[in-house]
Amino acid sequence: MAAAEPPEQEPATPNLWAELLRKMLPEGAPLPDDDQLDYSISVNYAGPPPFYNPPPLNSTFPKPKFTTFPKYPPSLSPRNPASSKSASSSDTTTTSDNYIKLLSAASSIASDDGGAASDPGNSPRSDQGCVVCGAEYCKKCLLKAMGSMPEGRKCITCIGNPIDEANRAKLGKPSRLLKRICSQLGVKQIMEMERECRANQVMPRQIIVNGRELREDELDELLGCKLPPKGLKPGRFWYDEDSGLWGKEGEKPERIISSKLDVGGKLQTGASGGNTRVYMNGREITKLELRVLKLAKVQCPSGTHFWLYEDGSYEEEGQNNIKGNIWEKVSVRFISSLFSLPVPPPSQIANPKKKDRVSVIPRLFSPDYSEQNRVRKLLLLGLDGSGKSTIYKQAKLIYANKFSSEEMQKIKHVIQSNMYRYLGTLLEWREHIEEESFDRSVRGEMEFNNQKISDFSDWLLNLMANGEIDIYFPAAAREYSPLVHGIWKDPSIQETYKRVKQLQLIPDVAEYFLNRVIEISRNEYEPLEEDILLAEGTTPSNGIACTEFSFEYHSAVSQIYDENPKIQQTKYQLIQLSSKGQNRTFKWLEMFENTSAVIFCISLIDYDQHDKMIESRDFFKAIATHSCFVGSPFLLLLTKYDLFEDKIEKVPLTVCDWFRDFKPLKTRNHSSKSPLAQQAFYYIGMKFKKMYTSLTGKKLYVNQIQARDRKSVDEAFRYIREIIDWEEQQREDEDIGPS
Ligand SMILES: Nc1nc2c(ncn2[C@@H]2O[C@H](COP(=O)(O)OP(=O)(O)OP(=O)(O)O)[C@@H](O)[C@H]2O)c(=O)[nH]1
Ligand SMILES: [Mg+2]
Repeated sequence: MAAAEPPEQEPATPNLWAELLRKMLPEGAPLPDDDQLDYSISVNYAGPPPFYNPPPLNSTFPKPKFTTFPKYPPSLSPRNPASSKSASSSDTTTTSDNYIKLLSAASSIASDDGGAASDPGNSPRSDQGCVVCGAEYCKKCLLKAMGSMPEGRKCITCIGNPIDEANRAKLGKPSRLLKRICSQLGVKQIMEMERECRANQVMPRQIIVNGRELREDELDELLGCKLPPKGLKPGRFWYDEDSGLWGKEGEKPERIISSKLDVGGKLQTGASGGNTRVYMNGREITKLELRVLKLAKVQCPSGTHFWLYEDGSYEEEGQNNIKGNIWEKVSVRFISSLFSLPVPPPSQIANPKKKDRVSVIPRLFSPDYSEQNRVRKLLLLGLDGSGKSTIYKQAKLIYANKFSSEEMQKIKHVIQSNMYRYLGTLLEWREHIEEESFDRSVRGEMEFNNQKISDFSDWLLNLMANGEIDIYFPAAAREYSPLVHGIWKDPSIQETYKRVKQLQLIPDVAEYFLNRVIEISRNEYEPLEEDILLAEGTTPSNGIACTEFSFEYHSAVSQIYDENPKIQQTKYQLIQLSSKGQNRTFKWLEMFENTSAVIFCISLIDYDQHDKMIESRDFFKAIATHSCFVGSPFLLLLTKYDLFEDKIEKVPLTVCDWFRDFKPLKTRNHSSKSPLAQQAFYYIGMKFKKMYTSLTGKKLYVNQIQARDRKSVDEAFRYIREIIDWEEQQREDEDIGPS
């Protein structure tokens, strides 16, 4: 029955795309075969102006002329100062334009391969088949075979029969073919019937709750209650009727459903596979739950048995005395949501306290109760100094609600204290150089010529030696700021700064802040965005920072796959883990199982510090192979590309032992772009990709970034989003089955 129409002929332009592709790849990179297309390493796009103009947002997206998508998502071209300089002023190509260019380049590749690829509407794909027997139809015979589809996509002869369980994930998700033959309203109705008709629901015996198969009336009760387990699939579950907690057998709680339902057997102690010796309503809770309870300061030493009720109140067994309410605390709700533990809807929480503020969490957070699963978690990791905080702050400045006044107050304090710390470091080094130097002229350079400054310096050094600097500063800053300014401008300190900066004993931002010491010391000082970005030490001391945002969306992938891109409302949680004390990082990791993406930062300029590069590599390896991230896409962000471009011209990459076989190609032309840095970036990226694939069998995505540059960070996040969409789409396609 299934028949494909002959594909539409595409004018053959085989060399054009090859040429285009070559321009996008770094010098010397081999041109991939059609079936090997791999855009998972992001390179700078320096090709011709777009040959494809994306339509305005609200017009319909033209149908792509290919069925086979390239296997991997195209990279966005990260910003590179050289390339943006070389772009003419009329060239307003944005990242997403580039992205669409790449897509459409990919599409021409796909349609060039001997006509194998054809119009998506014409070729039979299993997502256009019957959900019962799998028979596939083309656009001409679909309506004949399926009629008005009262139970969704089923052959007329299959109507009334239960669906093939392998197709459950695609129920209610329209195929592209259906959208082409039916009106929007028609598609909506068919999908509603497919999702909701009786014949397509799971059968009672397929649902096992607390060790017992459900009966028909129990399944009705379960699905008909106020808070049912949405999207219920066949399987084994546990259910705690007192608290409403629900989960897969042997796993942590997954959601909270209505309590007091009379379904399934009795809750077993080992239902969720916990081994904590702490019991909640008779179930031994999991490690993750215990950790959340501890973070929430609920006392539960080993051996505790307690009861938790649906409204969140709890008491110890046999004591008849409510000890508190776990859901009432914003911090518990926040932490639970962060670790993918369920949170009840607000209506269920007994008198939530309005004034409950979170101290460890930077921003008051109210999880989206109805759509908990829509939150994508991005985990940001890397060694100290790899650029994590800067990327985190950028994301917060670009997408989130900036910083609250409370946070600003803290940042202001941090900036002012930092300034005095920098000054202290300089004073110590000045003294040191003066004392250690045999060279009389150097000693002369290092002397203070102003007695007042010299006295003040002695006093400051004394305070520092006694650890008392925080007692006086920044409170005393206003009074002393002219003196500090004088010290900073003193030739001896300027000379010291030059020397210690070279040795990387003081960060380059010291200068940025010290130059403005009078302004920054003021009471009225309000940190500028730039100040926040450059300030060190703004991450909370508990090692974890989290911000939530969503960003306006124009994704090529979702546009092609779904004309109403639902992903637009997706929320993102960016979670930064400090690497200070890697042991602690690993302890945290367990709580972020299967995040939507892992973002690992490595500073490109560390290549001349062999040990540091190796330390980064080993940390990367440990994270990459961590059991928690088996299912998560992994992105390597190579940071500080701007500094790398300068450095690579002075220090060869081969000084790092691991990179000693790097052989840059001589470039043909001396254009303004920096081919050496690009080649080196590409080489390093490939090195990590090979290692990652050999360790995990998965693909590593690589991108370069300049964290201090807003646009570069924005592009990196857009790339991450495309990766997640892409991988999700691939998983969905795999669920649906091979085409
Ligand atoms: N020029 C340049 N500087 C960068 C870039 N990324 C980070 N930096 C600077 O490098 C320093 C370290 O960056 P952070 O963001 O604090 O690094 P981190 O990974 O958070 O490190 P810790 O705070 O020590 O854990 C800061 O001074 C940043 O401003 C970049 O892409 N280009
Ligand atoms: Mg930091």
